[in-house]
Amino acid sequence: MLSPAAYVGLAVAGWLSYQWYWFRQNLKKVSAIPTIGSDGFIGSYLSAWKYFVSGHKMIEEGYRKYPGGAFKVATFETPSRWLIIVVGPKLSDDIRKASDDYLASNEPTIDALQMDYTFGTDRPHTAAHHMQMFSRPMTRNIAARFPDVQDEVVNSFKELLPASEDWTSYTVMETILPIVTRTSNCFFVGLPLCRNREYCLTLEQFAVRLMMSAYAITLSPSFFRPIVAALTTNVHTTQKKLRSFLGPIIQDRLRMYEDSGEDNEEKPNDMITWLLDLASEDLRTTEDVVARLLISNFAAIHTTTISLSDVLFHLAAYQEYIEPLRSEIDSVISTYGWSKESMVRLHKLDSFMKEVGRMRGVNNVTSQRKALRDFTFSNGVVVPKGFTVGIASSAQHYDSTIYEEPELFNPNRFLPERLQEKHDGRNLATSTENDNDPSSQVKHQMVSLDTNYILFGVGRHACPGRFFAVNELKGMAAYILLNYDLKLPNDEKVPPPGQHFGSARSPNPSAKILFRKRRT
Ligand code: HEM
Repeated sequence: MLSPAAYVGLAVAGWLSYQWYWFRQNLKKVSAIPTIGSDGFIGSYLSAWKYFVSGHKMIEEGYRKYPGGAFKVATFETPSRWLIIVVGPKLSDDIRKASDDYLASNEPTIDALQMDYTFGTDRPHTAAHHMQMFSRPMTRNIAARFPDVQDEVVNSFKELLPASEDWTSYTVMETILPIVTRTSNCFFVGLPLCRNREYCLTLEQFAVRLMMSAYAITLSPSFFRPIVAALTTNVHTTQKKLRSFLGPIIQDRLRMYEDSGEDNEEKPNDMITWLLDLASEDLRTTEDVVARLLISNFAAIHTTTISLSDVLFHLAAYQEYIEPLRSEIDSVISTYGWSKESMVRLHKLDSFMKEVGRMRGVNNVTSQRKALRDFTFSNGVVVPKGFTVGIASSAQHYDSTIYEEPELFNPNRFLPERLQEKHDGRNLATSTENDNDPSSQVKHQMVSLDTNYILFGVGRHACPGRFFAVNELKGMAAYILLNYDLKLPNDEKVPPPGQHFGSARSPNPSAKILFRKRRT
């Protein structure tokens, strides 16, 4: 008869043997791809921790060592425990062109965010009608709704970042987050709900809690995950709260459909209508609309907050660019007013923001895809079924064969007239032929996709919210430039460094900027 301790010992030994066997089998499938860090059984576990705290450095190392190739890192973010990272625009283009049958875009998000736990298994499928909603009615209605959103930008800043005569210090991320939530929700659900602090707080806290919960679940052994999830996630309370705010509005909207038909011109022009219009009859429910609004907010508010915060840190550090930006904004707004058309014409501001996105951004590895069957890149690298692959976006944005003096912050880098010049053997100038046609001006602006510039990803799964995000960001940055002076504490001339968690990046959440009412 064995003692209880012996049973425990046997169970642990069995579990470790299984882990070792599984590890060896997995590693064999990707052994042709070089590793940054260790590929030993214990060593890779330590490397995965290293990737978690300083993944960007490992990515830079891989990018330098394997130009035009691929490398792998051990990570907790994927079920295979490996992330394959491709280097350079050619292989990024292979990802852009790959069909969903080979490389799935939603699976890495489901894995990294532990969505089965954090959103629940009955969440709306990522490839469902809300994806069409982003690229069709939402994007088409940016111009029509821009004035409302800009009004809310003004109201939010006045209330949450009041311009005082004296320099006042603000913690940037925590100040910007509620402003972004409110203005984004002005577009998504309109007034008065977008001004309801409890509604906005529910959305903000969900995203923060979800990220923490996803990390906690990812770092736990699989048999503990349901317990960790139960202790850390808040999706059910969040949805319940959101249903209490949104339920009456959605029910009113459904009554409107019943009474006056679907083509009723009086329907409010917001995300609730756009979702209901695209939904099949059985999905026209409060639960479904709430779940899709939650996913939309999750995708929108933190990415936009990070991006605006980075822009502000750069404006505060590089004061010499403020006046030229102000004079561009004055001249465009005095001719075209506060409109989407004006935002397209703010070339200097666009180039400034695009340069910030190049040097900072929200991801170190972008456009992650999971192979649903073996996928072969144009250079012969094979990603076996079940493994995740992504683009070394942050390292690529510092590649001197693509960007001249990549370490230099050059906010004029993406100005249309500069893009006339030959760059990397390609003439990128195609956008300025017709200065009166805003659509031709967009071609090389921040929203445009390019395998050299991967802030918003590549291909058909590139960010469908980027058109709204960039217009909103420009509206907010323009408002700040016209109404505030800003500077870094101690008149620092370098933006504060950001922080990295594996494949993700954000500014330092405690970094500050001093603001005062504009004096010049
Ligand atoms: C500056 C702000 C934003 C940044 C930097 C950003 C960045 C990204 C990136 C890198 C991706 C992955 C693309 C790929 O896999 O190739 C993505 C996907 C996505 N984004 Fe954004 N995003 C932003 C704002 C928004 C907003 C405002 C919305 C919605 C209103 C949104 C909705 C989405 C959705 C739904 C996807 C998934 C697309 C798919 O899988 O087909 N994003 N975003």
